[in-house]
Order: sequence, then C-alpha cells, then structure tokens
Amino acid sequence: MTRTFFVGGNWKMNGSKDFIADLSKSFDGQKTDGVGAPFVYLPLLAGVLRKDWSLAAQNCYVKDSGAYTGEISGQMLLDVGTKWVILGHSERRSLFHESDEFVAEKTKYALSKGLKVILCCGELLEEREAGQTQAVVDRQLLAVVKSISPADWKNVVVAYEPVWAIGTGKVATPEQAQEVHAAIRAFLAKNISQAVADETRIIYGGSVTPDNSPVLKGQPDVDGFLVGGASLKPSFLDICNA
Ligand SMILES: O=C(CO)COP(=O)(O)O
Repeated sequence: MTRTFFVGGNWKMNGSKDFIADLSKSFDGQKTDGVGAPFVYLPLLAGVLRKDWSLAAQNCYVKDSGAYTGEISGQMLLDVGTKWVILGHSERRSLFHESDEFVAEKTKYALSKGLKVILCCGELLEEREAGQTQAVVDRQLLAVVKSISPADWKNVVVAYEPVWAIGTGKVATPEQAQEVHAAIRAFLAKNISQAVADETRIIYGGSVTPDNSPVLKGQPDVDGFLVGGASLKPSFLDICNA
C-alpha cells in the first residue's frame, strides 16, 4: 500500500490577475498537486500553469445548470479544466451554514461528474477542549460515507483541518495531527473497508508553512497538506518539494 503525498493550495478569496502573472513566473517549471483558486481565476490559471498541475475549485453546487443564482456547477468546473473541488471547508460550514448533509450531497454530486474531491473536516477549539474532536470528525465523515459508494473513495482526499489551527499560526503538533489522522483511518476501516482506509490520503491543513511541514510530514498517517496562506507565496513550492 503506497499513498502518494498530496499537497494542495487553498487561496480562499485571494488573488488577482497581476498576482497570477507573478506567481506563474516563480512556479515556472515546478509541480504541485492542486491550486485552489477563486472561480473567476480558474480559466486564467488553466492557461498559465504547467499542464500537469491540477486546478481546484473551492466549492460547487449540486446541479449542472438552472435557476440557481450565484452558484457554480461541477459541470462548469470541468468545462474550464478543473480537476478537483474542495468541499466542506470550515469557512463554508460556519460562514455559509453548510450542513454535514449538504456537504455530503455536494461530494456525491461532484464525484458523479468526475471531479475529485478534497473533503474537509475538523473540530472547533471548544469541541477539542470538550474532548469531542473525534466525535465531530466522525459525524462530518459519516454523512459522506452514507452518501457515496466504497469505490468513490479512490477520488476523495480527506483534509483534516482543525478550525483552531486555520489562519491562526497555531499549527497542530505532529502528535495531535497523527492522533486524529490515525483515528480517521480507523473510522474509514470500520465504516467502509480496510482497503479504503489504507488507500485514502488523509492530509493536514491549518497554519502549514515551509518550516513546520517537514516534521508533520514525518507522521505515518499524514499523507499531505492543504495549505492556505502559505500557498500564496513562492515558498509554497518548498512545502510541495519537502
Ligand atoms: O484553511 C486552510 C486550507 O484549506 C488552512 O489555512 P492556513 O494555512 O492559512 O491556516
């Protein structure tokens, strides 16, 4: 069983045409797995990045087209060359009130279109302090387990992103990350199969930097990173190449 290390970037609501022009110069000739840019910049990025780079969107809706003002479909993402979509990010869960069930519905839809999904999960600080970390993560994942087939999991990467570590500079310790990643893998084994548990990549997100990525990478169940703020800097490549 080998899991290929996966490093994705999540630009969130950042970037501009000038930024992309500058970044593409510093990324020239280098490779990473996924760049998660705002919708409007995906076609532009598709034109400037290396062909073996994958584009990721940060959300999608659950219909191909229709009267859903302001929404973007998985079909449209494919149309502009997007391969991945980040779903269930904590900012979408908290700011835009996305329920576990809605995230599961989006995951099912995106996979049915042929998109690959970076499925985010993670607990709030108060949930961790109340000893509820695993219960929260299990609840978030269980909704998806119920919605998609065991075979679908080959197109899912699970991103464990403790909310208290996102954008705060307070990265999880390698032991904290490993503990939750191992528990997620055990959850997948129990609720789907040992094969899915062995093959699914579980990546960590939350204040990852070039400095802390090597030690996190050393944990046996950390299969990559989803990088926010640091993915907006040329040194993102140091995380990709670590
Ligand atoms: O939310 C994240 C990635 O999806 C993590 O963000 P930061 O790396 O900025 O903490």
